[in-house]
Amino acid sequence: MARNGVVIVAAGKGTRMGTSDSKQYLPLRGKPILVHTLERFQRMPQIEAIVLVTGSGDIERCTAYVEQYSLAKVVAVTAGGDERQHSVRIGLERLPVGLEVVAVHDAVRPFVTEARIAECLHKAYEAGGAVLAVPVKDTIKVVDSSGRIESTPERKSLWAVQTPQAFRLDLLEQAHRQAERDGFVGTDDAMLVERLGHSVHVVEGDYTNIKITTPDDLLLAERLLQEQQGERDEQA
Ligand SMILES: Nc1ccn([C@@H]2O[C@H](COP(=O)(O)OP(=O)(O)OP(=O)(O)O)[C@@H](O)[C@H]2O)c(=O)n1
Ligand SMILES: C[C@](O)(CO)[C@H](O)COP(=O)(O)O
Repeated sequence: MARNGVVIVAAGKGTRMGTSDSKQYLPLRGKPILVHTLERFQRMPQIEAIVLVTGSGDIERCTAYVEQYSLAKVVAVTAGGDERQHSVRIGLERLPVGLEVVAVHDAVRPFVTEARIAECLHKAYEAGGAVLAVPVKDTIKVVDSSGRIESTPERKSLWAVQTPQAFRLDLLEQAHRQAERDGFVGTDDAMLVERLGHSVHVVEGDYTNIKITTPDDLLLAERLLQEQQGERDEQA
């Protein structure tokens, strides 16, 4: 089995959620969203180490969560950067030596399953890079600044990309270094690897692996958690 680590990015401000507290700390059935996410990775035997990247003012709070919820695989809690990409780069630098594959995961995606994470890690070990994604259901349009539709990409080739995004560690480190040299900022890590000319593969995920971004996502999140906990009770 490859030696895997994960960087959980939780240093965003949650502007679109519109809450005073950053969305990653909002409670879902009494537990912060961030903790639900961390517990998924903590439970996986394939994961050796977790690096948590948070807001500079949240380090103490997150360190307390690590203690309270016995998240023993969290090896570092560190302050992130102004952009998600910068937070990832900072997290990579805190990983322990000797890991082969790293997954980068949004703290606000608490519903990813351990099976999908494992598939993504395995594909990344085999092929260098892999991302969870789902086929797009809606028709997507390219629209100009005036609101006029410019084109309609063929839907069957479009996928909505999620996280985790997993890569051989040396490849992702190289991609971040190159992006920094070029002053390039992307919206996900795969973009940085793609621009090196290295292939990245899609691993089909689940539509339930939502990124909690706006208030309506919280309603869905409560329902999803109830269903997943119901499934776990049935399996127990
Ligand atoms: N500088 C940043 C920006 C985002 N993130 C993290 O990246 C994930 C996905 O980002 P997003 O959903 O956009 O979170 P926010 O940036 O907080 O949301 P918003 O854009 O509404 O402010 C989140 O877990 C967020 O905490 C981060 O670690 N560092
Ligand atoms: C990485 C990501 O979750 C893939 O869909 C997404 O790009 C993050 O974007 P955000 O604006 O930082 O939420």
